[in-house]
Amino acid sequence: MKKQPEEEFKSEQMLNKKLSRRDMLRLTGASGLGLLLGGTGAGGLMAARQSAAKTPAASLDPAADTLPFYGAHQAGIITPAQNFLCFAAFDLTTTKLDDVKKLLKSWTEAAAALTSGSLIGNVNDNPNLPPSDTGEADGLTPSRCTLTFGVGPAFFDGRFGLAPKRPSSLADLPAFTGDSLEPQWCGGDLCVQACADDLQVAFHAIRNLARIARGTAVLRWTQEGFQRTAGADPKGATPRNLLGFKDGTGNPDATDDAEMRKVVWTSSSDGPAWMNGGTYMAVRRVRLRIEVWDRSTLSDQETTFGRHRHSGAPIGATDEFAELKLDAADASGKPVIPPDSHSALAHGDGTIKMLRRSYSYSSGMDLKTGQLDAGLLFISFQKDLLKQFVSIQQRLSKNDRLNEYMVHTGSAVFACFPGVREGGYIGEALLG
Ligand SMILES: C=CC1=C(C)c2cc3[nH]c(cc4nc(cc5[nH]c(cc1n2)c(C)c5CCC(=O)O)C(CCC(=O)O)=C4C)c(C)c3C=C
Ligand SMILES: [Fe+2]
Repeated sequence: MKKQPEEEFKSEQMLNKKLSRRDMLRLTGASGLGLLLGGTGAGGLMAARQSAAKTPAASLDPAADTLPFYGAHQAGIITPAQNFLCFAAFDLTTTKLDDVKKLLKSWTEAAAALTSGSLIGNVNDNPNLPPSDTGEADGLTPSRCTLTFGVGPAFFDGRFGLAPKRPSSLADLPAFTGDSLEPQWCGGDLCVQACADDLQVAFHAIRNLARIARGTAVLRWTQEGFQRTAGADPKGATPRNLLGFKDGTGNPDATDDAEMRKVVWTSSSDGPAWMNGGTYMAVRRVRLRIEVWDRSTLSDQETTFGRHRHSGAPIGATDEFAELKLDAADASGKPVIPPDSHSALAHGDGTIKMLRRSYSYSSGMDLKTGQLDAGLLFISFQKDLLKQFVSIQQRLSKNDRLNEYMVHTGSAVFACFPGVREGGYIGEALLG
């Protein structure tokens, strides 16, 4: 019997629950895509991408390798982070709402295929036509691929008559102290976050979604990201960012439904009904000054984060998950954890939380300086951008010791739709 969306969501949760809290904390990660696109849209039947006979990876447990696309919430938010990310922001080139609806319907059909390991469309064996799927994921497993869709503030400008439906907290972020934003890494009418345990699978998803969008939307900016793979870290410890520190330790527990309702998922009291079960995403492309960091002492590095590098524990403690005791002082009365350390400032009094799901990126080098363009594609999910992301970033941007070692070069926010029911489409509650 077919599973109902809620049941499917529960089975994703069950899959998640097989993991320990520590595994779940791998959600966070520490985070580059130029795409050449062309071709036609997709639709119709889907062909199986994997054949058991041809694919050695078919011996993997298929249930563990496939995450449900349909459900009460979109996947890729509380889902334990996959190894790779391809993030894409799109601009709409149409002014017709009907075209946008058609696009989201086509994307829904394609996303169901992409996340289940099927070829997109039904024109994949006609020698006289361009194939409907670009083919580079043919024979690959779904690789826990998730696709998460959202709309930016610009979606609600005058073009589609949707201004009255804009959630009040969905607005471009205010300027923060030290921002050095470059327009090529900012904004977007729509976003797609593709995550998978295989970069080719994630790339294939974005490439095909962009191809389907042709004539309706174009890519605005993209960024690939990575974490360590399960092969390199079989124990599944908290991933380290490019500064060498465990990143994700202080995340709320994504397996705790009540906590996720408090921190991540929007409900009827939080804004427009079309967002019930959705969440807001903040994305910041943060370039790390790794050459400067690499010249700083271990002690400076640890006081910058307020944590020990090796264990990830708060300074003065040995357990990674020990409580951050911000009032602890040494014999001379000096705080053990510097109040201007990143962890202390981000934690504050512990009442404002967000779910971070970031990825490291490495995008070649700056030809003028010879320095690496590498850093973090910071991604967080929260039910209220102003109360959560903005209030913490305002604190950080003014005083964070980490500011010496980083520069924010990109910024975007998106309203991530609630989950899609089988037979429905992405954004249906908004577009009807
Ligand atoms: C506005 C939100 C945040 C931005 C931007 C941000 C950038 C950023 N963070 C790291 C590395 C670490 N962050 C850590 C903790 C942490 N960071 C934020 C928020 C932002 N970080 C929060 C809410 C927290 C948790 C605080 C808490 O309650 O404990 C840590 C410590 C380990 C951990 O808890 O994950 C690291 C390391 C980088 C490198 C970075 C920008 C490049
Ligand atoms: Fe942080």
